[in-house]
Amino acid sequence: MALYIGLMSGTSLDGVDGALADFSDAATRTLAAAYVPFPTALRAELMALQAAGANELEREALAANQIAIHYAQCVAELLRQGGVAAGAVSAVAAHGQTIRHRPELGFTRQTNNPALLAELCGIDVVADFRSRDVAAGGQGAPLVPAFHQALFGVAGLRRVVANIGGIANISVLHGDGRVDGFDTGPGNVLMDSWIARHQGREYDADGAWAASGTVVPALLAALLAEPYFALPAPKSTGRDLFHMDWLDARLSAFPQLAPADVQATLTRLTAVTLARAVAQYGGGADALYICGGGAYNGTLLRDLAAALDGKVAVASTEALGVAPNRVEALAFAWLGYRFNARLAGNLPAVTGAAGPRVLGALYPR
Ligand SMILES: Nc1ncnc2c1ncn2[C@@H]1O[C@H](COP(=O)(O)OP(=O)(O)OP(=O)(O)O)[C@@H](O)[C@H]1O
Ligand SMILES: CC(=O)N[C@H]1[C@@H]2OC[C@@H](O2)[C@@H](O)[C@@H]1O[C@H](C)C(=O)O
Repeated sequence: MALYIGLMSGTSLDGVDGALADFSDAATRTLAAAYVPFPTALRAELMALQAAGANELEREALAANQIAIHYAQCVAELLRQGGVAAGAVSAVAAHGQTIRHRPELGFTRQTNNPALLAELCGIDVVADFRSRDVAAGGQGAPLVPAFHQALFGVAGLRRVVANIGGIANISVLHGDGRVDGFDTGPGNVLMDSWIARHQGREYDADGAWAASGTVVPALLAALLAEPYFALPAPKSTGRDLFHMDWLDARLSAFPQLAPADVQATLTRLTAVTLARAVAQYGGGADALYICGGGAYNGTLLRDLAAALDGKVAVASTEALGVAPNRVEALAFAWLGYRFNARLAGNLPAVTGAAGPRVLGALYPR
């Protein structure tokens, strides 16, 4: 047995997804999956820590402790579900919470207290997966394309995998060993913030609110004018760029819009930017497989299929045997396994790093 736990809390800031996996015999077997939501106060603090504020050092340290405590709850739940003792698990691979992502300045910060997590769960903890890639001149993101290739890559088939979380990213698996990948732009992050502002809800379930509105072409064009979308890969982004001030600045030219029409347009923005990325890098792909929470947004999936113009079939990773909301946590479990084997976790062709690097830092149990 080669048991690893992966913990991922992404840009949506909602909570932590965990997976317990066995990587024996080069296969990936999922033994358990769990989700632990963050309390409202922690979500609000993590949102506040995305931008400069008073007394940040202390506030970040306290938030990191809270993250470790919720991560430990997720680990306990995974062990319970899997019927596995802590001593049988080789490592917990913990992503932490991205609060700043500035590879162009030479840093990316995933806050967490891995020492506390090791203390609480009694298992080796591997943390800080992105910094080494940034130190090697890379973006530090996205990291999941290497795992998508390991799990979903098939010789002779060109497949595209899109992870639609807060931010969206694609992996183009060319079928000959080559992989392209980058962040396409906002996934759910703007839609979530917009519905929170107007309806006090965390997300637009199934895209129902967006479906009640009408896309505003002039607003869509203004949003698509963002230079990030035209940048060549390697590239990555986050809440550092796509936040509500970004949206409000562009909305100021459209003061009379109905909120549902803005939601429809934001949903379309995610679909169109993804479809353009697929057309540019994944032409001739056999299929586009969706994972991440966006896989549960019916309006977004319909918009995406329409934007692809019938050229690429759209399915969820469920069709490949993996539930869409499990892929990222599994990817980090796999990165923990790679760390223990001292194998590279990054793909330099994706992140732009100078070469393959072992990713992570160990906090022994
Ligand atoms: N039933 C649903 N209908 C519509 N959207 C949904 C649904 N369930 C989840 N989502 C969307 O998915 C988001 C969470 O996705 P996910 O857990 O993949 O994000 P994340 O891991 O935080 O992000 P990232 O990949 O950017 O790190 C929610 O914030 C919401 O916008
Ligand atoms: C800096 C950071 O946390 N980036 C995340 C974020 O969420 C989606 C996208 O932006 C991707 O670049 C990355 O996460 C996934 C797991 C990755 O590294 O592949």
